[in-house]
Amino acid sequence: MELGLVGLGKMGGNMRERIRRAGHTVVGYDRNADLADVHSLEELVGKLSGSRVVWVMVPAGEPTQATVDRLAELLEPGDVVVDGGNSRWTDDERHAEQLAAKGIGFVDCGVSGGVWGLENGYALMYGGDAEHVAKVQPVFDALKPEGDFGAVHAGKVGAGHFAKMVHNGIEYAMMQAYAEGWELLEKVDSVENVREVFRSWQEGTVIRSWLLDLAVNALDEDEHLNGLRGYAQDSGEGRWTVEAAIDNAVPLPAITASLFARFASRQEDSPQMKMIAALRNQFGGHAVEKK
Ligand SMILES: NC(=O)c1ccc[n+]([C@@H]2O[C@H](COP(=O)([O-])OP(=O)(O)OC[C@H]3O[C@@H](n4cnc5c(N)ncnc54)[C@H](O)[C@@H]3O)[C@@H](O)[C@H]2O)c1
Ligand SMILES: O=C(O)[C@H](O)[C@@H](O)[C@H](O)[C@H](O)COP(=O)(O)O
Repeated sequence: MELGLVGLGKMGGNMRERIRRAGHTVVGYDRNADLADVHSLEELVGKLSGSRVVWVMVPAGEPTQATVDRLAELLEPGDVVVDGGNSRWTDDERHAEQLAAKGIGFVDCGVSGGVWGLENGYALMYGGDAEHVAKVQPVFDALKPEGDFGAVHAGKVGAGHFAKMVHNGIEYAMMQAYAEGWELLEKVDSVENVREVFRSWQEGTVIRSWLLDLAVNALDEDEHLNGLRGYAQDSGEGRWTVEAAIDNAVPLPAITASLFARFASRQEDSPQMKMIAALRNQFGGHAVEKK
């Protein structure tokens, strides 16, 4: 089939290659002309024949909204837009309604696998009407990992990004757990080779996982991570997971703590710990450290 693909960065660039390897035609547009096959969304739409499918793989928020707005003007009834970026699931219903007003279908798709997806395949979680999903199916088949799992029609519009959001919440908590265990192992003198402990855990243990494999890769590159600052950004999925937990009164202590640990990583000093120190000093005369 023919696919229009908007956004050819770390994800979209490799996805274009994987879909082409499966024998499909991909016309790619990126605002960075060095990456693109065509110079505009208009040209991209013009190059696709028949009932068109356009996959959007740009950053969530304004770039995705601007792309959906323009595609709503350019596409025709019967065409389908897929949002494969990490958009907030609450944006999906709005995009579906905006496009449906023009007779254009919409599918939201959470994509996992990062830069390894070209070779390993991309895990896909999608939401939308069955008739719209069916039009995208050959692309899903090309992108998904080999084997029985790795792709799911999770439900209605928004279900794909909701599932991906929860996946990322779990990702935060799992990474935090490995990181905490690693710090404790590094702290004690009795454990002399932390990296080899991590490596040994890759086989047979209850906690083996791809994230653990990646942790070993990172330790092979820099055994004590001395070259890195302890600073972690977030792109929104963890926050949205915690917000959804509050909306639904579902307790998520591990995921919430892992999100807050990232916030703490961005502080040079901790204002709240100054207050703790000041209060301990006030009520108990406990020593404080002065600047
Ligand atoms: N990197 C990952 O591991 C990963 C995994 C799953 C999902 N995602 C999501 O996929 C999307 C893309 O991520 P990425 O890692 O490839 O980002 P990236 O920054 O590497 O690439 C984004 C590309 O989009 C282009 N772009 C931005 N605005 C545009 C616009 N208005 N029109 C056309 N092109 C535009 C940029 O020039 C860039 O090439 C994001 O929503 C991201 O959250 C990323
Ligand atoms: O499943 C995946 O492939 C990752 O989760 C992917 O989506 C990406 O690396 C996250 O966007 C990072 O999210 P944070 O920036 O919030 O850590």
